Amino acid sequence: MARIDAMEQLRQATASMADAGIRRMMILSGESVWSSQQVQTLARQHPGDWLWVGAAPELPLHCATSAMRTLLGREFLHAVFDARNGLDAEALAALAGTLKAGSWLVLLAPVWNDWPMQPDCDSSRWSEQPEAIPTPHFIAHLQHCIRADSECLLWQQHQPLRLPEFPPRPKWHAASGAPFDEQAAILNELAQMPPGVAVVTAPRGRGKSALAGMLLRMIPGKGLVTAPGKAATDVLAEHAGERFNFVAPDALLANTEAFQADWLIIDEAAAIPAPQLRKLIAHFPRVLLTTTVQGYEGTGRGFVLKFCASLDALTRYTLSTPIRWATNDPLEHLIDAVLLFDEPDVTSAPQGAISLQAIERNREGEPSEQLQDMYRLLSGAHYRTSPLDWRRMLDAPGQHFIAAISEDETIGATWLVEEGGLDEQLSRAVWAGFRRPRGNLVAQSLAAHGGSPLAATLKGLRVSRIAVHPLRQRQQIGQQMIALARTQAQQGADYLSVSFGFTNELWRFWESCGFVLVRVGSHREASSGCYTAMALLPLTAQGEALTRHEQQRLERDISWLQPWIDQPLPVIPREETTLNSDDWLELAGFAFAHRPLEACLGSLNRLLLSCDLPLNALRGRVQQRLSVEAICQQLQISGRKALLNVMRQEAQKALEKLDEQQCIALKDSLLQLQFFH
Ligand SMILES: CC(=O)SCCNC(=O)CCNC(=O)[C@H](O)C(C)(C)COP(=O)(O)OP(=O)(O)OC[C@H]1O[C@@H](n2cnc3c(N)ncnc32)[C@H](O)[C@@H]1OP(=O)(O)O
Ligand SMILES: Nc1ncnc2c1ncn2[C@@H]1O[C@H](COP(=O)(O)OP(=O)(O)OP(=O)(O)O)[C@@H](O)[C@H]1O
Repeated sequence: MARIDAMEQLRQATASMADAGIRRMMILSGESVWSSQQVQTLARQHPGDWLWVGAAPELPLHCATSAMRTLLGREFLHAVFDARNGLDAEALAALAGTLKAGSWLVLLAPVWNDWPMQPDCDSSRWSEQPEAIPTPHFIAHLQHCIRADSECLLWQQHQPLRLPEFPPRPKWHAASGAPFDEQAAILNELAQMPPGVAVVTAPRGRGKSALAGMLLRMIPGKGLVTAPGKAATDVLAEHAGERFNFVAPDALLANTEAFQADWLIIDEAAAIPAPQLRKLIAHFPRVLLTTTVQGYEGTGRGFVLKFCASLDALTRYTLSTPIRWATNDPLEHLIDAVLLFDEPDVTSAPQGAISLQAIERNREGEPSEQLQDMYRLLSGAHYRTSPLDWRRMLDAPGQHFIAAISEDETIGATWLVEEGGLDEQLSRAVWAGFRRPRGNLVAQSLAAHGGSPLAATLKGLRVSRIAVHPLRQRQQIGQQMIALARTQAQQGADYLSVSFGFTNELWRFWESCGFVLVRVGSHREASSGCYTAMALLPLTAQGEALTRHEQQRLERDISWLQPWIDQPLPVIPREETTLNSDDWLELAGFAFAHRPLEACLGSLNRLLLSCDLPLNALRGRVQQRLSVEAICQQLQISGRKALLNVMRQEAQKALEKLDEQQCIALKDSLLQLQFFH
């Protein structure tokens, strides 16, 4: 009888959620068989789409967590998120944004008390551990948010379903189709906009896509729409009516000349790589970009920080009133609390003296306020920070933090990660390109792209992220945090390291902290449009030797690297055209193992100068920098992989010709690494 009453109450609560235009989370915590049964009952009793998100779907409409991004821009009534074996926080946030007013987001969780110590499959994406690990800090934080939230529903197995007294809410009036005030004001300005670029950013469900559709309907000339996926443009199409004209980004980029229009609309623009966006923008007189600002990767924060900041004439607009649901929506509120989407106000900052603190994670229980503030600061400043980082900060092993505090407010944050310490054989195998275990970003890269086979055996502390409040920058706060990190690292690490998107300003900062530039990648990274750079600050004699070795290698190679990198680099070249023992080792690594071409450009150039064999593939690619396609066509090679093999064979021939004995000895020692597991 009690159960029937509860189910009836649930039906009534669902009806009043639809009336009030809100969504809520229901947590089903218990054994899998039990929660699966409840899902079937709920789906039967409450009509809706009932999208299942997770592996092993138990409902007809389903989506893998990894594919959740493809549903941005779609809308559903009710959904189930299966977190019984792991919780992908980005997918959970993405799902919450697609749910219509009146929806339940049913979160399936393990038994409540077991949850914190249960291994979480999602951890394999970010913990850099060979096996899934328990994530007690994040789960404690999530459980705390759930317990503290009187608007969500926690139903545990072996306990009756009890609905709290939800406070009454005003009736919600769904949008009528006419633009909201905020939308109307922006449309008004766009109608009169001179040639240029406008960007509309907002959290989920604020009417960005609808606004773009309305613009198309309103403009006198021709408008085109592009977006990462057509499936995500339903809302835009609905509001544009007959004026909707979609072209996929690839088609547009393949032949921009073929498409003429007065306006180009790029929906969910942040999911398109910056160089491609730049190309699209350059071709059309007026462009409207829309993007979501909420901290999952590929969404707008980085876009605003990096891409928009790089455009000269850009008008920015934001939308704040939710339209897909009512204001003060309980589900949005809970997700914001769990994933710290509520960003700090950066328009003011305490100006008093600062103190620095090393922050350690609580042994148990939920994370300190301080750690939460640090994450907010970092995610506001870094285009790549996502809920994955929040989870990593909380539960991955080997993380360290330094906060700069002024008048009880966190105004600076540094996040450091332990790296390296690989055993000798493994480090050599990484150097040769045979192995690439997870994690150890800089430590492994030093081996894989640098000139020291034992580089990954050293221990490093990598500055994973650093940020200072925008109103307190250039006051030596960043430098002081690094100085403290340096002092603290001295006990266990050979060097501090950093990997960053190279800009002159950032390099000046790292240089001022004492770092030495040791590597610059040869491709611009799609998401930031920058070259990846790595720098080291040695702490021990071994660290010093490694740093000098890599610095000298860069100086020796720079005149051959620079032509691949269209950004002047602050490295003084040393002209050396003869092969030395480091070159021989590296060339053998290319010829007989799997070292990538990009990591051997200097030594390959010196090899080509020292050898009079034709070596057409190598000369075409390395000396003349012809494209892979051009060489393949010229030499009738079937593709990228086959070309690499031909180049490796040419390098073998050249080494044999120069010194057969040395070549055989190096080949033997390299091939042994192949069998190391
Ligand atoms: C791994 C990573 O996190 S890489 C990304 C780094 N973080 C970011 O880009 C986030 C946004 N930026 C910031 O938060 C800050 O600007 C930081 C962390 C980069 C630097 O912190 P700050 O406290 O501002 O730097 P600090 O005052 O210690 O600078 C020391 C020196 O570095 C150099 N420097 C720092 N910023 C700049 C800049 N924007 N342009 C030129 N030089 C600079 C200067 O030489 C400066 O000394 P000076 O001011 O006496 O000339
Ligand atoms: N003025 C309006 N009148 C009627 N419906 C509207 C209006 N503006 C937006 N909507 C509807 O509100 C919902 C949310 O709008 P929209 O999809 O444009 O938001 P969004 O900010 O692009 O969301 P997301 O970030 O989730 O893609 C959609 O169903 C859309 O059709």
